[in-house]
Amino acid sequence: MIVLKLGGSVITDKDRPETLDGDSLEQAADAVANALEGEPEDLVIVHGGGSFGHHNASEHGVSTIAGTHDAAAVLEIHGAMKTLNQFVLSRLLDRDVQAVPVHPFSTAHRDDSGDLELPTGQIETMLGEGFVPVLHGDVIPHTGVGATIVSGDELVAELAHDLEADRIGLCSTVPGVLDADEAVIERISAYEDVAAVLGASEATDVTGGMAAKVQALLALEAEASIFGLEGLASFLGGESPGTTIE
Ligand SMILES: Nc1ncnc2c1ncn2[C@@H]1O[C@H](COP(=O)(O)OP(=O)(O)OP(=O)(O)O)[C@@H](O)[C@H]1O
Ligand SMILES: C=C(C)CCOP(=O)(O)O
Repeated sequence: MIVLKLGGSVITDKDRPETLDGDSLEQAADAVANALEGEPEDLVIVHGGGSFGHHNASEHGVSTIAGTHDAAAVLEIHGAMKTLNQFVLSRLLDRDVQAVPVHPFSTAHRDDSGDLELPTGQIETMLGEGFVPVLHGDVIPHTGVGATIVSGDELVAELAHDLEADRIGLCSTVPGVLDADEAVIERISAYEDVAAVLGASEATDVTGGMAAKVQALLALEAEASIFGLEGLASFLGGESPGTTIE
């Protein structure tokens, strides 16, 4: 079983609020549809926000730890992410991928320590019935602080652990984790080895960019890959493009 994240920075134009990168989303949808044509494996897709969600969250001062009790703010952030989710679903459906939505706001929460709780029975049932669940970064209820953001990366880590994923892939806007000379680092096994070159996202991003991604993936038992759109087909074909996090 594969857990794949389509980064918001890939499928949207992260510099322009609520703007899709239509060509990239089509390319990603093509790669997923092609991969499912042969011997289909169970696949769970998670997508990030890019220019949907991050701007809204930032305007309302909401992050993964700073919450809001304002229902209008929650609906604005959640609404932006549902709009993007609908775009992703429709591109996949156009290619006969049996994609269905899972909205974390309605299923997940954080406890008073900030730990993510994500029931997976619904997702496992979808997989068993031949659907491709498509989750997304979202705003979720958070004990004591109202509602906070959950990143697609956190959802990937949680799903990979709970569903015992064999393969984990993060498709982002960079060809992998880059070193100080902008070369792709092949393998990362300890955060300290790369901390100096890891930064936040260049665009508005309330969830921590590359540093948070690497940290979340290092905590997993299975290996994970971070790669660009050009590596997506090969990842889905069983290869390990970009950077491997072990
Ligand atoms: N060492 C690094 N190597 C590669 N990218 C880095 C590095 N340090 C910081 N970054 C930034 O991290 C970004 C990728 O993280 P980002 O969170 O924007 O990606 P995403 O998951 O595709 O998007 P989203 O969070 O919207 O879903 C890159 O575009 C780059 O700006
Ligand atoms: C900002 C929101 C609502 C989603 C964040 O998800 P990410 O783009 O995966 O970090």
